[in-house]
This record gives sequence, structure tokens and C-alpha cells, in this order.
Amino acid sequence: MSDALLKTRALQSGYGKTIICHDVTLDLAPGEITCIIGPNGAGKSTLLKTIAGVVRPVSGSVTVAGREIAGLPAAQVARSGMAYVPQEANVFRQLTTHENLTMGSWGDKTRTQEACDRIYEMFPDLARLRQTRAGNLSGGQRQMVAFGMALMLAPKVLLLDEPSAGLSPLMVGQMFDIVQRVNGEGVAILMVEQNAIQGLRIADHGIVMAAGRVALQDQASNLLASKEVSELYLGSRS
Ligand SMILES: Nc1ncnc2c1ncn2[C@@H]1O[C@H](COP(=O)(O)OP(=O)(O)OP(=O)(O)O)[C@@H](O)[C@H]1O
Repeated sequence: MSDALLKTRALQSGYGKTIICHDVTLDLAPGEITCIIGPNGAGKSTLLKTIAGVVRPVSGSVTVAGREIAGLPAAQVARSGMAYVPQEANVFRQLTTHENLTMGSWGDKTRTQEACDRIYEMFPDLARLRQTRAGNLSGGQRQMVAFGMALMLAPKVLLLDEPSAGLSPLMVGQMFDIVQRVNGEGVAILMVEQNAIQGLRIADHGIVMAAGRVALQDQASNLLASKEVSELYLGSRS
């Protein structure tokens, strides 16, 4: 796919001398959702961190809109139009919701306020909790603050590491609705999800990672329909 917004080519990365991600090649087209699934320890989070610039690649390439970003520091990666929501340690606990949202903003008060208003409209809970310290929020609410912080950057590509982790079943549904809404506004999303069935249901494409490699990639609907994928990775559907 030559018109992909985000591409990785033969990407390798890991920690110290240990290579975790091997030869990862993937494309994310504009406006699409791709969901990465796979067993614990498969290297899904490491892959996302590598694309985000948090873990340095050993070799290979990452481009956003044709611009090479592999090996750039995370702050420069953010300027490429890509935002990353990590799974943990993703907010400043001493700061309020509102302070978290506005801390990375660009100084123009009107634009910052407009961006905040959009986030508060999307996450009514955050509007209600705007003066609450993030440390006093639930895990799910903190996840929403982190999501909001990423959206303040008006990204073209959003990397989400397990957006539904730790959420109640009701909030999982809400979170996936929000992911779809953000995508509906034209943001391409690469998302890691343990909640594989729900993640694939809202995705265009799916990637199965196993032992640090892309084991399978296909349209999400094909992965959902596949007996092999279902038996190995999706668990019970009941
Ligand atoms: N900071 C680190 N230093 C060293 N090894 C790490 C580090 N983070 C992860 N690993 C190792 O890398 C491997 C892949 O971990 P990773 O978190 O990327 O997998 P994952 O597919 O996201 O798993 P999960 O679904 O459990 O979150 C694991 O063996 C893990 O122990």
C-alpha cells in the first residue's frame, strides 16, 4: 500500500541486547483503524513504543506521511503528527484533569480553549472532573485523560496501547465508541488490544503478533471469521 500514512519496514527493536520485535512491516492507511492482537509478551507494546520513539529501533524504518522518524526522540516524533497513549504512567497525577490537558499546549489561549472544549464534549466525564487531580481519578478516567492529552495535539495518527485495559465493561464500550468517533474525524489509529474481539470489530485491519513477529495480517473481518485465529487468539465468544 503506497499511500499509507504510517509505514514500518523491517523494524527491529528491543531492550539492551535482547531483540523483541523482529522484521515488523506494516501499513496504516489514512482514516483507518488497525488493531494489533496477540498473546502476552508478544511484543505488541514494544512495537508501539518503537514507533512512538520511546524505544530506539535497532534497524528498519518508520515513516509518517513519507517522513522518516525512526530513531528520532519522542518529542520530535510528536511533531510528525503522531500521538501516543501509553498503557501506564500516562498522566501527571499531581495535576488536575484540566492542567494535564493544557500542559502541552501551544500558548494560544483561544486555540487551547477550543481544543479543550472538543475534548470535554467528547468525554463529558472529564468536563465534570476538570478540577480533580488525576491521582484521585479511577484508572479508566485517567485513561481518558491520557487519550484527551493525545488529542490536544490534533494528531493524524494515534497510537493507543490497550485503551480498554482496566476499564469496567460499560466503560470499555464507551472507550471503543470514542475510538470510533475520533477515527470518524479522520484520525488513523493503530491500537493494541487484549480485548481482541471488540478491538477487531471496530477495526478495518488486524495484525496478529506472536513472538515479536507479525504472524498474520488481514482485514479485521477476515481475522474475526478465521477458525485458526479464533481458536488461538480470540478466546470464547460467548
Ligand atoms: N523495559 C523492558 N526491559 C526489558 N524487557 C522488557 C521491557 N519491557 C518489556 N520487556 C520484555 O519484552 C517482551 C515483550 O513485552 P511487551 O510488553 O512488548 O509485550 P506485549 O505483547 O505488549 O504483552 P502484554 O500483552 O502482556 O502487554 C516481554 O518478554 C517483556 O518481558
